[in-house]
Amino acid sequence: MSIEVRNATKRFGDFVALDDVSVSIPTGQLTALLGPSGGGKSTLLRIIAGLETADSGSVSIEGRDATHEPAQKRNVGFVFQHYAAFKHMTVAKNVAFGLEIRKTPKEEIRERVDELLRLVHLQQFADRKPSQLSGGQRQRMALARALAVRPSVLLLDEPFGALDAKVRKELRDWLRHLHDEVPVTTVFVTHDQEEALEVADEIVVVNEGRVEQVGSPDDLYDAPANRFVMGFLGPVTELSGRLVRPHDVHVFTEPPAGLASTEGRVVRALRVGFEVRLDVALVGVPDAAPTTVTLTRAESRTLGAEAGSTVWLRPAPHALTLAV
Ligand SMILES: Nc1ncnc2c1ncn2[C@@H]1O[C@H](COP(=O)(O)OP(=O)(O)OP(=O)(O)O)[C@@H](O)[C@H]1O
Repeated sequence: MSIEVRNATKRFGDFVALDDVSVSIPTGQLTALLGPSGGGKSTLLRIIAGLETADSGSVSIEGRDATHEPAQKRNVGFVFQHYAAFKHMTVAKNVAFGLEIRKTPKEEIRERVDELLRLVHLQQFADRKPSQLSGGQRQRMALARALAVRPSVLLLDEPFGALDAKVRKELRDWLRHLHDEVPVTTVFVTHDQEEALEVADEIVVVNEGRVEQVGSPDDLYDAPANRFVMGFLGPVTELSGRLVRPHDVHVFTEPPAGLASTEGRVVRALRVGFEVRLDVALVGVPDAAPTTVTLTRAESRTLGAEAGSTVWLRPAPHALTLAV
């Protein structure tokens, strides 16, 4: 394990931001700290970085007790959502900065900066100023700068959070490729479940100062430890006292023979891109929120259900369900 946090507790006044948190971050992997806003992800990351001190507990990095080490001794690279570049320096100079203050020989700096700019696809922008880059390019420069000094751990706090959806998605793919090429142990904070599922080898779900579950994207999606994790990793709906994913609900226009099902009436049929979403008010539970079902457009056409139709619902065979 590259990073071990043991029993970390952090309070801000009366507020408990982290409550006895223990996590192990494996070497060479991309680990996401995922959870809702205010859950404690950044606090945990900052404690690993040494930018914040836990009230109790310990942090070890690569087998070394780092609990009382200052940030600059921990050999970690850090990238924030809003990256503070040196505005008056060129992109190449920004990337070289950490090497220059370490008095690295000039030739070595030149080679390393070239290599990094190639890695982050910014070679042609080496002589520009940061203000002449797009937001996405600036974050790539920030990553190159953080990697320059060969950190043993790279910590990213919502690195793409300030960018628009399309650029975010591009940078996600790019980060995954970069990590495959340079497999430095990386921990990144995100509140975006899709980002975590797409990019991470391992996900630590953090909520209300506690770790809810740790696992691979598949583990978490297929076997969520509780309702919170299930609901956070994707849409869920309620059917007969159980939580189920909307695409895991089967819809029939007649009661399915020999199978238990719940009758309802479609109150809304909405096309959302390639999907059709049906909201179904169940018979006998008038005050409950409608059950949501998602179908492909082809399934929806075959079924022929529309607003006002009577339908019967049941969880698909092998669907994951959890008691409400
Ligand atoms: N320096 C501070 N002083 C007081 N409270 C703080 C401080 N830093 C964080 N908190 C509180 O601790 C809680 C956890 O914050 P943290 O930034 O770790 O959450 P997060 O999961 O990273 O959320 P976000 O995604 O919004 O950044 C929040 O309620 C926050 O208001």
